[in-house]
Amino acid sequence: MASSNAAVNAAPAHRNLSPIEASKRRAAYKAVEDHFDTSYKYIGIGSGSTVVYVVEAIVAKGREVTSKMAFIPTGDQSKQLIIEAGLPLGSIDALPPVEEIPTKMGAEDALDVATGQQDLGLKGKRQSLDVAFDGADEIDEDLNCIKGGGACLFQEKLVATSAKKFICVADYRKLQPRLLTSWQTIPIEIAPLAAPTIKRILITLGSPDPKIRQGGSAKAGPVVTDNGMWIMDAPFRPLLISADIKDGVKGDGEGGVWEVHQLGRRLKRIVGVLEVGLFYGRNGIQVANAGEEGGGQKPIAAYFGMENGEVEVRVAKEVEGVKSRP
Ligand SMILES: O=C[C@H](O)[C@H](O)[C@H](O)COP(=O)(O)O
Repeated sequence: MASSNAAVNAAPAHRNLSPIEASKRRAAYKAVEDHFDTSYKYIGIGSGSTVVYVVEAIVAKGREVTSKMAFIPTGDQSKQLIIEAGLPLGSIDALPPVEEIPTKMGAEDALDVATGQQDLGLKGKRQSLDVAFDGADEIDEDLNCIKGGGACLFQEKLVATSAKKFICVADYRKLQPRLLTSWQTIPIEIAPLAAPTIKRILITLGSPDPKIRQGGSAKAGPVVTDNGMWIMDAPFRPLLISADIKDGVKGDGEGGVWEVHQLGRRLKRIVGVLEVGLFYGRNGIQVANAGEEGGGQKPIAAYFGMENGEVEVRVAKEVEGVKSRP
């Protein structure tokens, strides 16, 4: 179980926001207060409507602080957000290697027999963001997340898995005991050519009616992601967490009942799936090999703006008591 506590409102007063928007903003300011350090160099900025307030809170720290940093976007929306806020823009594929990590590769260019991966010259160094802030569509009590409601998920997972600390910010509607309680579908970013095959496979896995997301009045035809892909929204029954796996409950899809990790891994194996909008992997203060796991990493902490004006902070049980600031 994640722990929780209420925090005081860290955000300065703001004009005319709806209660939901005001709750997102309070959570964003509190998350930035707790997890943005002036010594940081690389900051990941996620996508969606909540992250707008994260950027606002960061800008409020002042140009003398932010001008020495680089802000790494998770897609076109967050790129625009960073530029319009006057923050220095970085790119996830242009970070200098900064940190030594243990490598399994014995020799340069060696093929690792166990993983089948080849050392492409990183030589044990890893690019690393100090922190990444992002929103979420739903977060369960283990801090597993559904993301991709705004059609950003591949780049979000890439940025999250490159961060020492991944922090989620949301309003109270996103806090649920299990994923797919209130939010109805898992967004999956797919290659358009594979759409019919993927849809058939999803149905066999227990998703009754997966649909290609349409642009609606904003765009005729499917939504095209920042990576030129489509989004398949797949409904499933509410997802079990690890603690539910006992007494004959396997969560392996039998009867359409899935546990988060098992479903995430199964979906990622489908040819044509670029990324799955389930963030479930391990979490912690730097997950050295987070990118090697399909689930990426779940947040070390999630901040929820509550209806009563407070901010509820849920901390991953794996990092409870661990000092999360440098
Ligand atoms: O694709 C979008 C992202 O995963 C968003 O972070 C997520 O949908 C939450 O967005 P919002 O903050 O607008 O609820």
